[in-house]
Amino acid sequence: MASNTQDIDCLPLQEQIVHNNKAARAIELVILSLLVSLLVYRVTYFDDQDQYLPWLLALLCESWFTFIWILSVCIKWNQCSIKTYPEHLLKRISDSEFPAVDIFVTTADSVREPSIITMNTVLSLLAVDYPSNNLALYLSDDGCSRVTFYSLVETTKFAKLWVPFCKKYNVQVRAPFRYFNAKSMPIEDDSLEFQQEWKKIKNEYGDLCKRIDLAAQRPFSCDHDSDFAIFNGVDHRDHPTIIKVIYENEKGTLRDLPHVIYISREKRPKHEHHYKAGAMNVLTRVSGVMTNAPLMLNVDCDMYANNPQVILHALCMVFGFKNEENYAFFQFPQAFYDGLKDDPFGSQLANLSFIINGMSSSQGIVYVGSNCFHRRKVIYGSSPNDTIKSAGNISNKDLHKIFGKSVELRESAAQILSESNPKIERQKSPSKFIEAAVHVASCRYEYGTSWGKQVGFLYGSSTEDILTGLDIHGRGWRSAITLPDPVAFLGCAATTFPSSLIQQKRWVAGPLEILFTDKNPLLLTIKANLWFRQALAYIYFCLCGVGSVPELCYASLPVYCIITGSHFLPKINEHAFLIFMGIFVITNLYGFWECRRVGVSVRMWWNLQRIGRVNTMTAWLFGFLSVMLKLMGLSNTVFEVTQKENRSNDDGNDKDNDNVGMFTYDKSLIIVPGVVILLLNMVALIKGMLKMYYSETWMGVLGLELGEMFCSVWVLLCFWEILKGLFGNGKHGIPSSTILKSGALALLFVQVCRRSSQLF
Ligand SMILES: O=c1ccn([C@@H]2O[C@H](COP(=O)(O)OP(=O)(O)O[C@H]3O[C@H](CO)[C@@H](O)[C@H](O)[C@H]3O)[C@@H](O)[C@H]2O)c(=O)[nH]1
Ligand SMILES: [Mn+2]
Repeated sequence: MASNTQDIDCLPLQEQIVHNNKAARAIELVILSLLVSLLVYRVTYFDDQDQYLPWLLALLCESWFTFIWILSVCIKWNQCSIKTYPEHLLKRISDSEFPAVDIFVTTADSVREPSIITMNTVLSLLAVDYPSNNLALYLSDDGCSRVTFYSLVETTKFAKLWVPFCKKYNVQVRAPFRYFNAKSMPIEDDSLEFQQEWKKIKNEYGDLCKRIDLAAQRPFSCDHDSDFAIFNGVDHRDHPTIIKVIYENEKGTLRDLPHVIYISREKRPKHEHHYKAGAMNVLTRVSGVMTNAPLMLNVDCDMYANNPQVILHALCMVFGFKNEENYAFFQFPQAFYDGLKDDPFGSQLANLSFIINGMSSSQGIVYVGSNCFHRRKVIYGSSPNDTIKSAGNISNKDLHKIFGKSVELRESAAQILSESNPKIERQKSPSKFIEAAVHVASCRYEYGTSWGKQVGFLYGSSTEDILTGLDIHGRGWRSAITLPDPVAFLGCAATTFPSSLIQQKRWVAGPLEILFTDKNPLLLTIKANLWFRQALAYIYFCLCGVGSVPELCYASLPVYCIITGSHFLPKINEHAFLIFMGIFVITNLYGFWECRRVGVSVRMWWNLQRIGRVNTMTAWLFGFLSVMLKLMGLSNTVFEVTQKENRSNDDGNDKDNDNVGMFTYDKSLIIVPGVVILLLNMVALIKGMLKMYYSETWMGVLGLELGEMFCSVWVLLCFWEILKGLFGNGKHGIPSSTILKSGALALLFVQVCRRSSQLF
């Protein structure tokens, strides 16, 4: 018997798998040596040039590319991943030992984020395989929308049928819109009883959808019903806090539903609300006074739990590491359902897995804002070896300064900070704490406290997630990511080109802003406990936006050269040309091989390749510029919420469906630099071809800008979809005003080229 329990204790909760990376390293080093030889060549032949300007610019750009390449080689050098074993966890701990988890869902706009999507996320989370008396679900609604509130009330009613059904038949997909969307009948069971229940639930779900749809279409008046009356005439930018406990698991029973709580924090036009970070901090505080779970899971409104055992997988990481107390947060990857075929906009992030596995072998993955479990005490500012705080002798005065006035919050925070073991007596009835919750959700609460600065989710970047994770790593914590099968969470990727551009812009602007704060990764390595290799990874992300400038410059060099008859590449009969061809061919083949290793199709690789160039020269450039403007004090970066589309609801007859994934355009100027580059390279190619046509000898042709022309062809291939947009109709065409503006800029560039070639 004794040996038996010992066996059980030995069952691993997680396993770290080290991947063999020798071949990839070798190729990366080959590419690196080619890049270095290129730089040497540039410097050596500098004086031989007729025109210095293109040569100098090329040298600068290539130095940048080499630097970025070195960063990526360092990050990817070691590769490892983590496998988790929830079946072992279930053998090792009993129901009473499961820690409590507070689940946060954020939504901000019931139009851009249709309620039914959010509600499916809620349903999937309410139905996870976990003792429900240990769970509380908080929905933060930054849109202060009665539709969202109404939907949550109705959804909770439906959940009373849905959750028991899922658990009884061990349903695999617990977001009903996906479950009932499956073409065939479900496989869970073939008994008559199941069939009947399935039909009944499906009908109930259909009704729920209809009610939510109706509510969204016709803003209903709600004078008589007191619960809804609060929403009458509210302006979502100017309203008091609304907190409602929609369902309370009073008896604390395992089989019941978790607590369900609706929060719309106070907003006033004069008070900054800090977008998602602000919402997360209110969620942290409200849940702190109401349930105070030691673990918090946060999920975007469109990321439903696709694996019912997701919390168990997370706990395998929470308890599974040798030095478990050094791990701060546990991330699951962002994966997407119904992603567009071959990912034309590159929004599914398929090609990041080598970076992720590289970071896993260092301090750990970055926090990506959703699908992540945090230890509450880490969010409360503690460090791995915090002896003062864990000894429980943090003074009340300090607590006041850090956490603010609320007595309830200070008490609960002290409890979290003093307890190293995440098993804390939790509150059975959140509704008793409404008053305290409303207090901590008010917009003035954070004044004079450390919220957003030292504790909570940090302010100062539109990617609050990267900043917060960086700060946590800076304190010396580690983090972990695992990829269970089936995937833990699935969300919607941006499905239109304009919305993907907006998202890309935020994703590069946010990290770039961080470089200019006291959370700069290099500072954190020197002054705090960020590991050096980890800092390199953060810098790699922070610099993405900056990279748009050399890339844009490099893409306009061939144009400059062809127009002015100069060179930035060796002629094709010179030996040095081989260095360029080598770099071009090997990096492309290597990128292709990387994609194949993670199962990306050939078509998708090609799409990623192209959209990478387009995004860099459009959205990333705008991200870069917006940060520059912010630094100069001329503007402020804002969080623009991405449009979520409810595509699974489409019946397939929709004519627009055939066009899904085709490029569409709006009047936004974000695409202009891309169009300019495209027009310029077209002009350059025509000019180059004319020159070729008129040259008399073969030697004459060889002396032309053939390498440069090759580059222009490549740019054209990368911008092929935009090229189609120049001639497209309706929303598939680039608006003529945008084309005119781009044309004017292109003309200006040509003129400048002509002038400057006489000067340099
Ligand atoms: O003022 C705001 C703005 C946004 N959100 C919520 O934040 C989430 C993410 O917004 P979304 O528009 O979907 O942005 P994405 O670019 O898809 O989000 C990714 O990038 C963000 C940082 O840029 C992270 O915060 C997200 O977790 C991550 O999924 C959504 O649930 C929103 O409802 C708020 O609660 N309040
Ligand atoms: Mn999103």
